[in-house]
Amino acid sequence: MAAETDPAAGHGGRELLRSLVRSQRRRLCAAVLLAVAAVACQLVPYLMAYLVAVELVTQASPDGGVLIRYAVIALVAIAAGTALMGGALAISHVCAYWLLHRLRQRIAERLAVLPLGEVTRRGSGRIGKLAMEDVERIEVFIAHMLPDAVAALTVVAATTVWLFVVDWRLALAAVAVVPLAMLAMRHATRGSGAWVAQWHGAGMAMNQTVTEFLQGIKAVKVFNRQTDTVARATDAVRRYVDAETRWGTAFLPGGAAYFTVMAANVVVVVPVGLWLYRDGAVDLPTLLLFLLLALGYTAPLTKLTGYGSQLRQVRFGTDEIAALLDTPALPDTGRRVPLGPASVELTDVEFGYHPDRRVLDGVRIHAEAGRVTAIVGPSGSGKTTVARLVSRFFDVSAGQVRVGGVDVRDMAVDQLMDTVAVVFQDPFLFHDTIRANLTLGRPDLDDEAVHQAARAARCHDFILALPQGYDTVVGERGATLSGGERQRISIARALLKDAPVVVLDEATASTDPENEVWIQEAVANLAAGRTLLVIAHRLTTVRDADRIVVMTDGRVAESGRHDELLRADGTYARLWADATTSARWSLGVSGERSGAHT
Ligand SMILES: Nc1ncnc2c1ncn2[C@@H]1O[C@H](COP(=O)(O)OP(=O)(O)OP(=O)(O)O)[C@@H](O)[C@H]1O
Repeated sequence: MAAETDPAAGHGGRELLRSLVRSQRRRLCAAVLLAVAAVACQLVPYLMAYLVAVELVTQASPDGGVLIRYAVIALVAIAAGTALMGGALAISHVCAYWLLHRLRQRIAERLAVLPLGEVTRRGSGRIGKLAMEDVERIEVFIAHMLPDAVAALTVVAATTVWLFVVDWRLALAAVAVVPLAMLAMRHATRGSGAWVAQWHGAGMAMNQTVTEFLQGIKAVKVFNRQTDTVARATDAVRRYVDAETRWGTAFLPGGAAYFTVMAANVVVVVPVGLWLYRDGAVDLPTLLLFLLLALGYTAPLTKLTGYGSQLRQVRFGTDEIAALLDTPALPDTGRRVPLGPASVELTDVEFGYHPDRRVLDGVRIHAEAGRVTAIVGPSGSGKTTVARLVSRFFDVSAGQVRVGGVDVRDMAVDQLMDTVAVVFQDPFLFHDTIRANLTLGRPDLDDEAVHQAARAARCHDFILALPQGYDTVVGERGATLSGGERQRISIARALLKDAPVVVLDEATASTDPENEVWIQEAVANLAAGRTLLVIAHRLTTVRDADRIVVMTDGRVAESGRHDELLRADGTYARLWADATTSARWSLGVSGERSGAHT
């Protein structure tokens, strides 16, 4: 594999920030040089003011032409300073936006290759904050803080040298407050790392809660949980505000002392200056120059200190981004290998989402090529987990998952994705047209192919009945369609993908009988000529499967055809009895209800 030279690659936030700056060093150097030149221009008016004062004090009749020349030079310098600073900021913004784009692209690329577990563990709210807010902070750092901070440092250094060259006693008076102010700032920022960490953590939690609230808004309304869900979101916001307030309160005494001491240099410079002037040790122009420069001297220093605290916030974000970018991708050999018949085999598979809790224990399943294999079992027995392992959302802790006779870890991830199509319980539809959702990743497909798949998946008719047919935009996450419609679209998508193996995680939510028939027909069409592994949450839908695997507590309890399993009178027979009883019970209940209405 080629060595990483990407600007967004690295280890740790500090290194990430460094590599970002390094990757744009030429442009950033140009921006910094322009900013320094701008600062030099900004100091010219002070020099002109000093020269005007010298002219006024030393000449009995000052030369008007000379004074006008000084004024014009000052004006030109101000204009040049503004233009140069504008140029510096323009260049630094170009760099920052380029890096912003690159960094977001890298985050997206990394998310695409991470094991799914890593993505869900972090949560979409946290990742959203990271990709938007934290990346935005880096933009502020590169586009504004960097040239500004270098310019401020240049002002401080140049002014200090100038003051000492002109008069060391007055210069000492001007800088006397700085060490004291620095002590106050040290006190103010003592332990600030912990405060920033709390503030950052509270920000992450707030984002996660608010994102969850928005994503789960349907459930919130249906279960009438507005009050406590809003309370939870409000609580997260309050905790964020609290963290910010605590941080501010901890900073306040030292910070206030810092700003007071910095502003107090006038109290030192003015008396010392007047005393030296009275003794004839300095002339009036020098005194005026000091009053001008020394009083403005502390502003850039204060700016620099503010940037220090902002930098700490940037670092927290970059630490998180770096941790995400450094998370190992799902191992991918990148090798496409010859596959045998499209069977799916799990051999002695062990797996747990957390190291201390095993969810699958010695699971052996053989789904023969071209056959329908159903996995059934009580809720939480590990059925969906099996589906996730086949499509490598996670890798097994022990044992093997083979597709077409090859361990899924030994073939390219692309090859596995081409070989296996997955129909999820709650299929995700993008906020896009139905056509775009159907041809996901295969824009080459023509209308005829799309319509044929939609017919086979029993969704062509309802799509045509929509206002713009195939060009109808479905709402966010497909919210404008029913669960059954979404699942049939997802089946059409799998048909268009034309993978030899299909893993179908059947929807748990009960759909109306008509919808259920259509889904069954769609699934039957999907199964034709393919290996179908159905994760069944309702037994009635799988009685015709070629093989039924019964799972309990993460193990395979038994397997066989429907009749064989009933004869064996084991777990399946019990589950079947329960399912048929509850079906009769629910018919009875609805019968009573309909009776009550008549
Ligand atoms: N992302 C996850 N992180 C942690 N634990 C999980 C995760 N997904 C599932 N589990 C746990 O793993 C176990 C098996 O879950 P799984 O979803 O595979 O069961 P299932 O048989 O498909 O259940 P159901 O029929 O209710 O969908 C359960 O105890 C569940 O709580």
